Amino acid sequence: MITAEALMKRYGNKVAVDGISFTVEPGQVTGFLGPNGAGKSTTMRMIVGLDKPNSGRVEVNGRQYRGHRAPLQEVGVLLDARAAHSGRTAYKHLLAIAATHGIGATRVHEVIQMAGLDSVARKRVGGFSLGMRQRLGIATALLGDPATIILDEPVNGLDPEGIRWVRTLMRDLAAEGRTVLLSSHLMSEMAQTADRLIVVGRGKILADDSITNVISRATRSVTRVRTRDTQRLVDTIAGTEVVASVMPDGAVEIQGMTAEEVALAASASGVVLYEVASVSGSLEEAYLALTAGEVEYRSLAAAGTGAHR
Ligand SMILES: Nc1ncnc2c1ncn2[C@@H]1O[C@H](COP(=O)(O)OP(=O)(O)OP(=O)(O)O)[C@@H](O)[C@H]1O
Repeated sequence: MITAEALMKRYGNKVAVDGISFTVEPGQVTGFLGPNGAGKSTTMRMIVGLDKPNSGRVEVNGRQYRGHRAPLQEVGVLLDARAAHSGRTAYKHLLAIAATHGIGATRVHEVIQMAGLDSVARKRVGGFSLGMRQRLGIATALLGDPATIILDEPVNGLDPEGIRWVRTLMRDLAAEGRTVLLSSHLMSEMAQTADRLIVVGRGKILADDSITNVISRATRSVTRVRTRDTQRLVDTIAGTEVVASVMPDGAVEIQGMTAEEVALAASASGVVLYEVASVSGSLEEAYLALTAGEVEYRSLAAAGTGAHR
């Protein structure tokens, strides 16, 4: 479990993390999201004692990171995949870190296999692709079999097989009761991996909730139907609380009525529906809506893109 209380970090005049409080619970994957510069990496660095907060505190399992006797066995962390020593082989790199914690070669072989690095374990890290470095970084994080795992952008540079491997691994680690905190800018991936989300913008928390609640609060769900009697359906369901829009593909999207309510109303007036679906917003839509006012580095082309359908 990770607990942050009024955590604040300033670099000169810049407030990177603005007094945030949150809890990352064991047994689930918590996604850490936010625009570039929102303060995610700074927060992760403070969790593992690489940055000192100006005020507030953050603890892992009731203790500050530095207070743990064998931190590698408490918290596994991947912050920067490029950090591994380029001149060493992957095996030597892992062995050197393992030695600092009395971890034996058997575990080193285990994590090499787990990360799919067998064929390159004796090659120098300097020649590794970004994806291979990510795998090595994840293997390093898991070396001490830690109860808490913190990964900053672990799927960056991974191929589809690697992305799926990370997703399954994170889900399995959480299912074993571990605490998993994960940042990523890939919304579709996060939607498939995380149970909960902490969304930050300009150093502040914008949302801290289950993924379902984040999506349902920040987006609108609609009922989508198809019928040959579009006009009659629209006349039937028209009301002050109901908005029906005919889409370019001929489907009708209705806000303000559930799928069941629409089906019952259509049936009562003899309108035949041949498709009825509840369509909820995507995590990407929810994320864009939540962070719309919090993006510091915005590209011109995207500036006018609305988050709502
Ligand atoms: N060592 C540092 N010195 C000065 N400013 C820093 C330092 N580290 C981070 N910052 C600033 O703090 C803010 C938060 O940065 P941080 O890297 O935590 O954001 P992030 O959410 O991880 O962003 P990204 O998604 O781009 O990785 C940014 O404005 C950044 O420029």
